[in-house]
Amino acid sequence: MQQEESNYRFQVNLQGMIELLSGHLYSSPRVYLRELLQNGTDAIRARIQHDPDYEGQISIEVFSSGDGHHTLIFEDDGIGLSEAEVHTFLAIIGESSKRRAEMRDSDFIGRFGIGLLSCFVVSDEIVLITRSIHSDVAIEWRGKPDGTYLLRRLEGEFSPGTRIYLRSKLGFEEYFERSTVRDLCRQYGGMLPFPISLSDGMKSEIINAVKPPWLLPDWQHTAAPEAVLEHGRQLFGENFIDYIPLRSEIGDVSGIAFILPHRASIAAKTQHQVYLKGMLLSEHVENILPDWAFFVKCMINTNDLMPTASREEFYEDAKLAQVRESLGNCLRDYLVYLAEHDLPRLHKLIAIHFLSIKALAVQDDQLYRLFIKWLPFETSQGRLTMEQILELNTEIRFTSSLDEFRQISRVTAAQSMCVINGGYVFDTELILRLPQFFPQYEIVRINPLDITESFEELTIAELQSALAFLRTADLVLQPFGCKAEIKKYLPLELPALYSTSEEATFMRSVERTQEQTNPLFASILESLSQAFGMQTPHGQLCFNYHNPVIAKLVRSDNTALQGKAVEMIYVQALLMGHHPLNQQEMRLLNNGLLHLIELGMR
Ligand SMILES: Nc1ncnc2c1ncn2[C@@H]1O[C@H](COP(=O)(O)OP(=O)(O)OP(=O)(O)O)[C@@H](O)[C@H]1O
Repeated sequence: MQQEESNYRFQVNLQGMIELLSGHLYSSPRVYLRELLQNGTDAIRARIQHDPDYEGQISIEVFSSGDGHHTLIFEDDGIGLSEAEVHTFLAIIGESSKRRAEMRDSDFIGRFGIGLLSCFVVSDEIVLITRSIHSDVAIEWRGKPDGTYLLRRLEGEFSPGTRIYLRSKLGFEEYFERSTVRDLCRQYGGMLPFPISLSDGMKSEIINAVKPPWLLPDWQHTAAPEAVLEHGRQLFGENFIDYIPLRSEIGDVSGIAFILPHRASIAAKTQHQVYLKGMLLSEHVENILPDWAFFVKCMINTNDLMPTASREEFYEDAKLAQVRESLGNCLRDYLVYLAEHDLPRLHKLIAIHFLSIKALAVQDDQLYRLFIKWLPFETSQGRLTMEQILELNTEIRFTSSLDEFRQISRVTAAQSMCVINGGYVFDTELILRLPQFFPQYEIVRINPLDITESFEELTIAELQSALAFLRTADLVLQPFGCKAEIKKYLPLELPALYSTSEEATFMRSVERTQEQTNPLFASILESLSQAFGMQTPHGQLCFNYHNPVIAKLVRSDNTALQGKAVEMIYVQALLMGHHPLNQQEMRLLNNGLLHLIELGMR
C-alpha cells in the first residue's frame, strides 16, 4: 500500500537562532551597534544609488527611563523600506535586499540577512519605523524574539528613512550608556563617510568628525609626516619610527603601515586594524599581510574583500592571498627605496627589525643582494654585519645550531677564528645562499668535534707523561659516554672543552627525559637510544695542556685527586657549553663541591 506524501516547511526557532548568534557568532553583545551602523550606512548608500548627490546622516539618541531601563533610538535617512519589503526582509531570516540584482551590491557591507537579530541580544523587542523613498506611507514593525511581529501603517508626515527603538534588557543596560555607545560608535564607525551624531537630550556631538590624514585624497603630498605619525600614535599608542602607504587594486585596499619602534616577535603575529567599506571589521586581523611583515602595524580599508558571517575576519580565499601579496610588495618597495636612496633610515630600521628583513631576504633574491651586507649575525668575534664578516674572511665558517656555537665560540674566538652562529632563525639559510651572490667565498659548516682536531698535538714526551692521567680520566668519564683527549689550545684559562655532535646532544636529551619520565615511555626511549647505537662514547672532553692547572694535574701522582678533578672539570665544561646536566652529573657536581669543602676544612 502506498503512503500518502505531504509537503511541509522548515520552521526556524528564532530564540534558538538568537542564542546561536550571541553564543557562537558574535564575540560580544557590543556588535549590535555595529550591525545598526552598518544597516544605516547601507541604507544611505542605497539611497545615493538613486540620487548621487544625496548626503545622508545617522543620528543616535540615548536616554534612561526612570525604571532603570535605557532606550536607544537609531535613525538614518537612507532608502527606507516599503510594507512589502518589511515583510520580506525583516520577517524572513536570511533574506537581504543587499544581494538583489538591481542593487550594486559592492556598495554594501551587509549580505547575510541576519545582522538585525543581534539587537535581540540586548533588547526584548525591536521597534522599527520606516518609510521608503518609493512610498508615501510609513510602517511600524514590532519584532519579538519569540518569532512574532506586529505591523501597522502610521498616519502623519514621515520623511524617508528608518528609526529603530531598542529598550535595554535586564543586565544589558551598560550597552546603552552614553559613554559606551560613544566608544562603540567611534570604534566601529569612526571611519564611516556619513556624519554620526550622538545625543542624550542635553548634549549632541558628531563622533566621526576627525578622520586620519591618510583618508584624505592626495594625502601623501599634502599631509605633514609628523602629523601622520602623531595620528598613528593617538590611534595605537606607539611612537612609530616611520610609515608606508599601502595600496592594492585587487580588493580595492588602501591604508597605512606604521613601523614599530621596538623589535616584534615572529611568533606573536602583529594584529592590524581593518575596515570594510569604512566600517571596523576587527582590530585583530592577522592574515592581511605576509608573515614576514611583523615589523609594521597597519590600518587598512578594503572595499572588496569577503567578510565571514561573524564579520570579524575575511574568508581565506584567492583574492585575500593576492591582496596579501600586493600589500607585501608595498612594504618591499619601500625597503628597496631606502636601500637605494636613504641609507641612514634603512640602518635605523635594520637595527630594530633585522629579523623581518632576514625573513624577506631568505625568499627574495633582489632583497638578498640589497640587504645581506647590512644584516647582523652573532659570531665568535661578537655581533658583526655580513659586510664585516666578508671583509675579514675568505672562508665563511658557521655552526648550524646554537648548542654547537656555544661549545666552540670561546675557543674559536681565542684562535681569532670567526665562526657564525647559524642557530638563529633564517641565519643558516642566509649563509648557505652566500656563494650564489659571492662565488669567491667558501662556506664551511663547523662541527665542534672537528675543532679539537685542529688543536696543537702534544709532543711524544708530553704525551707519554700524560698517559696515566688520560687512562684515569677515561675511566671516570666512561659512565657518561665521554672519552678523554689532551691537546694544546687557546685560551689558556680554559681547562677543558666538551664537544659533541648534534646527534649526541639529542641523545643526551633523550637520556635526561628517560630519567624524568614514566617507565613505559622510558623503555621506549631506551630502545630508541639502542637503535641509534648510542652506547659508545658520544662526547669528548679535550683537556688543555696549556692550562697551568691541567699541566700540574697531569703530572700529579695522586690518582684519587686526578679522578675527582676530572669529574669537576667535566661538569664545568658541560655547564660552559650550556649542556643541561642529567641526574648523575648533578650528583657529581654536588659530591665534588662537598669534597672540596671538606678538603678545605681539613
Ligand atoms: N536601516 C535600514 N534601512 C533600510 N533597510 C534596512 C535597515 N535595516 C535593515 N534593513 C533591511 O533588513 C534586511 C535585513 O537586515 P540585516 O541587518 O538582518 O541583514 P543584512 O544587513 O542584509 O545582512 P548582514 O546579516 O550581513 O548584516 C536588510 O537586507 C535590509 O533590506
